[in-house]
Amino acid sequence: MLPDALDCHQPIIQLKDISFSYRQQQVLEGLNFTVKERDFVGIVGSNGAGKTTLLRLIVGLLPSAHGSIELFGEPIRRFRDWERIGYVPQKNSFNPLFPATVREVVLSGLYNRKNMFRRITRKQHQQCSDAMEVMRIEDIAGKRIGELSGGQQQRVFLARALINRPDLLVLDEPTIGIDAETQASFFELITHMHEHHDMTFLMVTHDLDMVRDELGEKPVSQNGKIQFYVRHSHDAQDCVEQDLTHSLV
Ligand SMILES: Nc1ncnc2c1ncn2[C@@H]1O[C@H](COP(=O)(O)OP(=O)(O)OP(=O)(O)O)[C@@H](O)[C@H]1O
Repeated sequence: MLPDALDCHQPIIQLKDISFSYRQQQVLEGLNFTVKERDFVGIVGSNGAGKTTLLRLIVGLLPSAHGSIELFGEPIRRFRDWERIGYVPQKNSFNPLFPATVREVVLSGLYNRKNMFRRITRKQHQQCSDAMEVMRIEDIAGKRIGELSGGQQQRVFLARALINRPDLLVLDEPTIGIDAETQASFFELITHMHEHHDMTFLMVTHDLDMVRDELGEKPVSQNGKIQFYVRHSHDAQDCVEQDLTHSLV
């Protein structure tokens, strides 16, 4: 790993002195944390510690907190590039009668605050196929989402979050309610994505064993009941490659 001064990785999320309350209940207080490019961050903490609240603040689903949040170097109130962030919320589950197919659910990831009613282009259909291929769900593309197992549904939600090819993937308890074997293959899949695609991961989980195995024994930071575990990709090779690319253009 590189010393900070030589590290070429840019901050993706910067949280400075974040506090947040729901009415009278203070949930977060004085939280500071930075996520850099290609980090894999695991957030762990007891029930009600404020983990989901923190993710919802970061993806812009809660009104601003006290303190400062910057995304890709921009204050969150000015940030518009939401396609750069994929978000898989907690406990996604569909009624078995819900009429959408897997493909339709994945395609719905294209719609955001900007392009609600646009037609889907050929390129976007290709992006959909690519996301389904990464998540290995092409063979169930025509199935109704409600008919799938919990593990299959989770893959669909991940594909939905991946369709815009985000730089940052935010996952809230992605394996809750999934059996141990499916959980293991799910973690293998996202670890593979972290290693082979240029992505940054921020994941809330209760799976402390997985966190310790994948991200290290000890948290790098703690705020109240929330702990942050990190695997950096801040290796010298990344920075050398970036340097070479810059000197070639
Ligand atoms: N919309 C809301 N309105 C009021 N209080 C809320 C709201 N959402 C969460 N809370 C409260 O804020 C606290 C933190 O909730 P949050 O969901 O962020 O915790 P968490 O760490 O993700 O918990 P869990 O591990 O159980 O998912 C809890 O006490 C919760 O009851």
